[in-house]
Order: sequence, then C-alpha cells, then structure tokens
Amino acid sequence: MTELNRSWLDESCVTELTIEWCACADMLARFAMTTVAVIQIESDSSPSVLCQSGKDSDIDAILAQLSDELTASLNYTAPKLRPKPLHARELYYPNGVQFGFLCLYGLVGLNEDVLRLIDNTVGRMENDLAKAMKQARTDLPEKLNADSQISLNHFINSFEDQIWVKDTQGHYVAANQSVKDLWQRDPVGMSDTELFGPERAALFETADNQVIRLCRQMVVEECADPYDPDQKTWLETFKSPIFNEQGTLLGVIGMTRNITQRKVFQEQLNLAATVFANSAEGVLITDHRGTIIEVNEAFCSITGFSREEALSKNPRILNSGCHQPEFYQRMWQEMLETGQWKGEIWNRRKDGTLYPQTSTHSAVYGDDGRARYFVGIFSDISQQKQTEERLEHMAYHDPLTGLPNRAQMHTRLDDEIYRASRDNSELAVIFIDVDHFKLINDSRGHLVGDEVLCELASRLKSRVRKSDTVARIGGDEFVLILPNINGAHAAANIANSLMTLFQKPVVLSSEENLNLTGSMGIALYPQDGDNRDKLIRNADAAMYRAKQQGRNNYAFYTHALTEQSKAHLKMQSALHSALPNDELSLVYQPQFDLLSRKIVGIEALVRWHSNELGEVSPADFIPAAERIGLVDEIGFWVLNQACKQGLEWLKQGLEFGRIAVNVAGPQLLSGNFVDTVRKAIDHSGYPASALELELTESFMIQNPEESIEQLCQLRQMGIQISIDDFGTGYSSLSYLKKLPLNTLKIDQSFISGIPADQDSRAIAQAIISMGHSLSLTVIAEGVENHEQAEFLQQSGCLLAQGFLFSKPLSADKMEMLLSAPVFS
Ligand SMILES: Nc1nc2c(ncn2[C@@H]2O[C@@H]3COP(=O)(O)O[C@H]4[C@@H](O)[C@H](n5cnc6c(=O)[nH]c(N)nc65)O[C@@H]4COP(=O)(O)O[C@H]3[C@H]2O)c(=O)[nH]1
Repeated sequence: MTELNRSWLDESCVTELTIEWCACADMLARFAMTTVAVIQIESDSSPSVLCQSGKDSDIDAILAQLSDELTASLNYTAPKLRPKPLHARELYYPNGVQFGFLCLYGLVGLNEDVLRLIDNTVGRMENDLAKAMKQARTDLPEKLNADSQISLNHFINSFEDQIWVKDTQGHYVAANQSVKDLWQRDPVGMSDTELFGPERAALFETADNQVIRLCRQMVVEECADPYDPDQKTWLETFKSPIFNEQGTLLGVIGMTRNITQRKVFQEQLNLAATVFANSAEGVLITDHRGTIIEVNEAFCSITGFSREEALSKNPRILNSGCHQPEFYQRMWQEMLETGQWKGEIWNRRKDGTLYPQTSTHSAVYGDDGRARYFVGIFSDISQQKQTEERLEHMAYHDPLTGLPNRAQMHTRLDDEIYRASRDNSELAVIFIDVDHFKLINDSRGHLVGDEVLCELASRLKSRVRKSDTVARIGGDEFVLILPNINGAHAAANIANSLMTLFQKPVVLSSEENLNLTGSMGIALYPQDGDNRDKLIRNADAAMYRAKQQGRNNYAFYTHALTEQSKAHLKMQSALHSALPNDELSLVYQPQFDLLSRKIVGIEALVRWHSNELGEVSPADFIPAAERIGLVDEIGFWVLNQACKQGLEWLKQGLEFGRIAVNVAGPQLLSGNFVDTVRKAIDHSGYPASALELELTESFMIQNPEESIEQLCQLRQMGIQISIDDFGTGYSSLSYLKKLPLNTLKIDQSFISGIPADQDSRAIAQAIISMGHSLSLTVIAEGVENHEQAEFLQQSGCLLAQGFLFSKPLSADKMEMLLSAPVFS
C-alpha cells in the first residue's frame, strides 16, 4: 500500500489536524518569513489546501498545477509531486502513503535554523498522521456499524462464506463468525504472517496489493486451506479494496468460500474431457434429432471421417447397408424405451470398407424427462472377429490338414440328414482309412505321416463336389459326406474314383515315393441309418469289412449292395469296350395293323452281347451308358445301323412302313442331336419319312423346353415322333398339344393288366381316346394275348406290337417275315 494517497482520516480528524497544523504553519511562516501551506493530495479530486499561513497569490496556480498532474497520472498512482515554490516537503503516513506536502512560498533564504524548523514541523505533522491513522483503525468497525438497523456483524455473520476486512497495514480489523469458526480464533488485530506464517502471508499480500492497485474486485483462487493437512481444500476469495466516501483507501475486504466441491467437479469434468478426447473407443454425440454434435478422435480414426465432416451430419453416414431397416427400428425403439441399446453393428468407413463394431447407445435426458442427446460409444471389433473366426476355425478344423474335424463333421452330417429328409433325397457317408498307416508312422516317423495325411486330404478335396464334406476325424481316418447322391451305384462310382486317388504314389519332400492303399466303408441315408450316429457307425462297420476282405477295397454297409455295385461297376467298365469290340447288335420287332394284319412299322432294339458278361439287357446298360456318358455314341451307332438296315430292305423292295429308333433323354440334351440324326440319314441315304424316333414320356415332361425345339426341327425333316411308355408320366392334354407328335405308344404295364385289371383297361381306353382327339396315331406295346388284342381293337387302338405277333427278331429273320406278305 505505497502508491495510492487516500485519506484514512475522516472529516472530524481532518478538522482537528487543520487546527493543529495551522498553528504550526503560522509559526514556521513567521520564523522563515514566508508563506506556508499544507496541501492534501486526493487522487479522485483536486488537491486541496488544508491550511495556509500568510498570503500568497500564487497558491491557486500551484493547486491547479498539482491537480493537472494528479489527473494525468494513471490508475491513481500518485506522482512525486514537486510544486513550483522554492521549497516543499512531502508528508507521509507511517505506512508510506503520501498524505500531501508542506509548502513554503517566497522563501528569502534557507538557513540551517529554518531547515531544522521545517524538519521539526514535518516530523510533528507525520506524527499526527500516525496517531490519526491508529485511531481510525481502531474505530473502523464501529464506523461501519454506524446508523445501521441490521448491524454489520449480523450482516456478515449471516454468510457461511468467510468474510474479513484488513486495514492498509494488513491487519485484520473485522471477521465474521464463519472465519472465527474455521480458523478457530478471532483474527482481529492479527496479520497474515501471524496467522499463516510468512510464506502464505506473502501470497495473500500480493493478491491484496493487486486488488488495491487495480482498485477493483478480483477473484483469487487460493491455495489449499492451510488447516487442511491433506491440502485438498480449495478456497476462492473475492477481494475488493474499501474506500470511504472521499475515496480514501480503508483496507481490503475479502469473502472466502470453500470451492473444493466445485474443484472436484471441475476436475471430474476435465477428466471426462480428457477421457473423451483420448478414449480408444469412438464416441459420437447427437442431439435429439440425431444430428451429430460432437465426435472424438477415436471416432475419426475408426471411421475415417474428420470431425468437421461428421459434425451436423446424421450417423447414417456410417450405414453399411448390411442391416434391414427393421434392425435400426428395433434399436431406436429399445433406446427410447429403456434409454440404452447394446449390440453389434456392421458399419462402413469413409473409404467404403465394412467393419463390425460393438456399440452402446445411451439417451441423455433433460429436466423435462425428454431425451436431449444420444451418446454412442463403439469399438471396432474387426480384429476380435478375426480372432474369433480363427478360434472357431481351430475348434472345428483339424490343425494339420485344415479339414473339418469330427465336431464339424457331426454338425454337417446333421444338417445334410435334415436336408435329405426334407427333399426326399439320398446321401452317402464314406469312411476312409489308410491301410497300414501306423506302419508308416512307426517306420518313417510322424513327419512323413503328416505329409501323407496332408497330401491325401488335398487329393480327397479335389475329387469331390463343393457341396460335399471331407473331414479328418482323427489319425488316418477321413469321412466324406456326399449329399444328393443318386443311389448305391453313384456312391460306388465315387468310392471307385476315390480308390484311384491312392493309386498314385505320394511324393514325399525327400522326393521318395510312397505307395498307399485305402479301405472305405459306405453307408447310405436313409436305408442304412436315419440318424448321424447310425450312419457313422455303419460306414465304420462297412470299412472294417472292406479291411477284412483284404484292404484296398470298399464295402457297403450291406453285403448285397456291395455285390450289386461291384457288378454295376464291372458292367460300366465292360461297356467301354462294347462298341470297339463290336459287341452291339440290333433286333427288330414288327408293329402290326390289327385289322389288316400288315406290318406297319418296325422297332429297332439294341442288344449287347458282352464278351466278358454275356447277354446284358438294354434296360440295364442303357442307363449305365447314360451315367458314364456313352449313350450318345451308342445312340448314334443304333441310328446309323437302323438306317442302313432300313435302306437295305427298301432296296429289296420290302414294305415295313417305318423303322422306330429309341432315343435316350441325354442324347437330346447333348445339343447336337438334330445334326447327328441328319448325319445318319445323309450317310445312309435312308428316307427321313421312313424314320420314327421314340422318346420316353418322362424325359419330355422333365425337359419340355429342350425337347420341343429339337423335335420341331426333326419333324420338319419329315421324321415321325412317337412318345414311348405313354401313361406313366402323367402328361396333361394341354402339354401334349404343344408337342410335335405323331404317335402315342401305350406303355406295356397297362397292356399287361388287360383284360383283368379294370384300371388298366380304363387307362388304356383314356389314352386311346386322348390320342385320337389329338389326331395322333395310338399304338400298344407288349401285347401278349388275343384278349388284349381284342380289347385294343374294340377300343379303337388298331396298331400293336408284342410277343403275340412277334418277338424282336434278328435282321435276317425280320427280312424273312417281311417277305411273308400277311401275318396269320
Ligand atoms: N414283356 C414283354 N416285353 C415285350 C413284348 N414285346 C416287346 N417287348 C419288350 O419291350 C421293350 C420295348 O421297348 P421299350 O419300351 O422302348 O424299352 C426299351 C428301351 O427303353 C430301351 N432300349 C432298347 N433299345 C434301345 C436303343 O437302341 N436305344 C435306347 N435309347 N433305348 C433302347 O430298353 C428297353 C428294353 O428293351 P428290350 O429289353 O429290348 O425290351 C423291349 C422289347 O423286347 C411283350 O409282348 N412282352
């Protein structure tokens, strides 16, 4: 409190001093023979003359000069005033604040005596100022209380905050009860040094001085409460300088409150802000309309959107399109109902890549109970998902070969059984065991064993369809699940082809070759077991039988199936040599007009006399040829042969109407059937109008599109089209109308039931009338007796073939028959 010159003195005190100092001034004026004045400096008003002796006309000018200087000085900092008169001495309060000047004007000379008297006078005056100040300090509380109905003490004691007043000397002159309670003493008369020690006092004083210098209220956050040993208490003090009506500084008043709680909140807020900013989890905050109002750094690094790009957008910018709208509807509904939603979402980053995240969305409610904000906290769980997938893969796969393990095989088999039962289809389970694998392991070591297993795994995988399962269920045991298998033969075919996988030696990394064999067991669903355990058990049992039978073999669960499939396989392999070995031939069965008894047509039927197997029925080998892809070749041979033979007979002048040749469905599906037929006709020179092609009804129904177009082309060539085995395929009238047909051939299963079976009779009659209504020729096959012929004739079917008239004949015999004019 050094610079500012404000009076500590009230009016009565000033009057007293004026009286006293006037006498002093008079005495000095007389002794020094000059004019003496005491000027009081006040910062917020003009300097004033407190007392004056003698007369000096310059006094007004001097006062004006002082006033200008004071006004020019900033912030109430009093300038070191040096009035113009010859001699002036400054007057100070004991605390160093300047009170004013003792001025001597028109001084003739300054001798030692005058100077001593001046010193004495200044000393006396400053002594008076000190006394007055002391008195003023003592009187201050009473002064503050004066004329107040509510006493100041009442007033300040009613605050819980600590209120105190210090004088310009830094002594407490007033304190409310709260101060006394907290500090456990009455601080009045004491200084901060006495109360808190010099260090803390210095801090307080610095703040006090600053308040005084700025001459306005300040808020100072002060260090921890000195009485708090843990230093956890924080104080906030409003400090303000106190001035009297004249603007003289009286001291400093302070109001201190405990802001520890606020500090704690503030710290928590700071902490939360730091957590928000530095969290590894992405955070986004939207307003109640769903507009993004804040995101954190992690949000930006996860999504790729900068803060500026995200703000004021809708979180839909992250929409991946992977979820249905209902998913988001359910999410919002749950959040609005419960205030929170937790779950996993697939989102899309700015660069378009998808990523999974776990999210917690929470609503933040306002005082009115309405959701004001929504906070979403999320983590990118791509890594976690990958780990989970890896773990799941490990849980369900064999680590050595990467194939599904036993657990996975069980699940897949259950699924396939369910599918097969739903679709009414069959499936096969094949159990494979490497023969003498233990020997390999023991003699060559486990590493070689592992190499063998890996090689086998990849061979097995490469041999089956994608929808099939190859599993390794332990050691050298593999299990194959083959859904949608078409019977035991198909399973046997696959088993056979799997056997060939063992034939090629395994080339080890040491470049050695290792020859292996395997044994397999096959169980079929549903015939060998309708559940997983039964199928596996039975396939396993079958595999043991294969081992017992000498290994390097496969076996079905039932012995009969094994034999049958082996026979089939044998037939299939023999079939490959049927054409090259010239083992095929044709026989011819005539077709008759029942009224005229004349031959109106001949059906060509293929025969196979296998060198290895003997006579094999076309009912067996034609389907086998279809399976192994030989039917086109055989069909072409039959067609050529029939055309050649027909031309031969025509050349001989024999009349036989047409030659009918059977066509297997796959021939039509091959795509170049029409060309094949054209080639056969062109090569042989046989007239197309004398050729009839027979297709089964079941094939035409299953493949209507493929059939109709090609049949139309054949018709255009003049070839007759007949539908074989009619009545077994449930063709509708409307479908039949679309087909370019000439003839319906009633299936022999209906003819065989005539005359005894009423249904057969009715069906035959219905077919006959249907054929006639469509203007088609109707012929019956498999007529074996007169009753059947009689019935057909009466029912309007006038064409027939069958053992009653003739069995299929060799070309020679047929020729003889054709030469005999009429059948009797
Ligand atoms: N029980 C009985 N059977 C009679 C009678 N009359 C004729 N059959 C037999 O009935 C079958 C008629 O041929 P499919 O219905 O076309 O049935 C044929 C046909 O679907 C197929 N097939 C025969 N040859 C060929 C051919 O060259 N190509 C094609 N794709 N299939 C052929 O093989 C099936 C069987 O032929 P096959 O054994 O020759 O048997 C012939 C024939 O010998 C009879 O009165 N009673």
